Amino acid sequence: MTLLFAEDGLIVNLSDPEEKTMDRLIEKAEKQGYHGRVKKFTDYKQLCKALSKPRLLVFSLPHGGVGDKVLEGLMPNLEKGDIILDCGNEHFANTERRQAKCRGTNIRYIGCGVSGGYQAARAGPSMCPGGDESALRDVMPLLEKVAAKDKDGKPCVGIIGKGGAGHYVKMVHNGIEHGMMSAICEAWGILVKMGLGYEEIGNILKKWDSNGELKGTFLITIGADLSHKHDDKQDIKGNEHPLVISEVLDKVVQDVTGEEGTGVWSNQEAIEHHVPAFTLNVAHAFRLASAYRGDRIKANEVTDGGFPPQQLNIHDKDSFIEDLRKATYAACLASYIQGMHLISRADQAHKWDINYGNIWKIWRAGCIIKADYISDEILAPILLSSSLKAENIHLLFQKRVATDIRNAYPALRRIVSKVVETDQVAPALSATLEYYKIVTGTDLPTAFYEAELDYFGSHMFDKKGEKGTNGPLEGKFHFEWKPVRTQSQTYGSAPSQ
Ligand SMILES: NC(=O)C1=CN([C@@H]2O[C@H](COP(=O)(O)OP(=O)(O)OC[C@H]3O[C@@H](n4cnc5c(N)ncnc54)[C@H](OP(=O)(O)O)[C@@H]3O)[C@@H](O)[C@H]2O)C=CC1
Ligand SMILES: O=C(CO)[C@H](O)[C@H](O)COP(=O)(O)O
Repeated sequence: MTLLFAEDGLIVNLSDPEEKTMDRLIEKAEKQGYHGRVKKFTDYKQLCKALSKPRLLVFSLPHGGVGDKVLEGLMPNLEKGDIILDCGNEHFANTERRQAKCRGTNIRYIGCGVSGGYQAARAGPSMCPGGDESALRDVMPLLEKVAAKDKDGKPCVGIIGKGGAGHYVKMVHNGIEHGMMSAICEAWGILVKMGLGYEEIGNILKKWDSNGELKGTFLITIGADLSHKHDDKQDIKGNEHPLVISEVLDKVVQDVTGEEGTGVWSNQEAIEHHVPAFTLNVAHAFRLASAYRGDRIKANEVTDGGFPPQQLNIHDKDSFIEDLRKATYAACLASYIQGMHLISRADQAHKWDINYGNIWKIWRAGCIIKADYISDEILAPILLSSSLKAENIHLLFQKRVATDIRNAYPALRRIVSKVVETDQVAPALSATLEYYKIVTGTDLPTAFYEAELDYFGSHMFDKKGEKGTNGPLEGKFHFEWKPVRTQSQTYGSAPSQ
């Protein structure tokens, strides 16, 4: 981002604990022609003195304590009107705590999620700012300049809402990202078990990316690209120029190492706000299980080899692959439905006054969940509608979304049955099938669950056919399923003293 700001004509005063990191960056800036635009500072006082007023300080830090420490170090050197633009993946509650702390000295703290990875950070990321309205208005011209641009040349940035809304929406972006990544890697695993080569799979992904419901999906675009990349070194077996993907080990660890937090937080938030986020929850559990590779190896030994996916012998490969494409889309769509559901619930609870049209803008390009078809066909008509209200945003209730679910559902079911039959690994695809069944179902086995709850806990239930039983309200009936018995009636005799 330093180089991006320098490219756009800004003078960047840099501060990093590693002087070598700053030196390397300055060298890069010089090589790229931004002569004298990047300067290093090892001392906050000098750094703040050198900045023009009102000062703009951009954070790109690990979440949690580091941000607190940096803020504490900076605050004595800041003045009324200065702005902090926190571009890390910070927890929204930390953002709001810091906003409250800064308010006392009239320093303005913006929580601004940034997406697109390190390549987008250099070329222009998608940016998701929230917080103080005056500060946001002050920084918007700069953000519009540096942000990614969509296919119409519009910047992928917009004011999201009050308080921690920007960081919250970015957190949910990552939750959706995890649901989509899970579905896509599961589809990849199934294609591998069909006996297709990595590069053949890359070609299939390229087709998915060019047409239909997965058209212009960033994670499919990069999936197609990475499938063809060769290493210039030998692999462990001595093969020359192996495909890099053939060497990658099967573990995703950043939730466990604590390096990133968004996956954990978005699922905690879904539970906190009572949002059934099947695809996101299961995608997260899949990542967690994958992280502990050592445990998996041990359990594999204990279970005499575990339950490895069988080779798939598919007669009509083309129609199976088409089913797989639709199933993958169904899970990507479910991830969006669940993520948007969560945002609207949190928006109502926190009164953030979220601008949903701006979420559409921010997710249109430059970010990891960019998906052209979903953006153009699903989100635009809903999120850009002038009559939109937070309490009405549930994509699942939209006819346009329902049509796509109906179209994809049979393919999803066929894929999941094959998955079950042959032990393929497809947690997000399977959970998505359950999600669609359950959230559209009106005769669930939870009737029996409810009866058991009332049997042992007198938790009450409602009766079929009664009026006003649709909401999450406690039931009005209790049935005495079994009379309460004394200890001696239960165990024969009272215990001796
Ligand atoms: N990587 C990505 O694709 C994306 C990352 N993000 C978010 O952006 C933020 C930065 O990510 P990323 O660049 O990948 O992370 P890194 O860990 O690579 O960078 C973090 C930076 O913070 C510095 N730092 C660490 N501790 C301190 C401290 N006590 N005081 C001052 N600076 C400190 C590090 O310095 P040094 O290492 O030199 O000691 C480093 O320059 C994170 O919040 C991340 O979640 C958001 C979107 C995409
Ligand atoms: O925020 C991001 C993308 O949007 C970052 O790339 C982040 O590092 C991804 O990590 P995680 O999978 O843990 O969210």
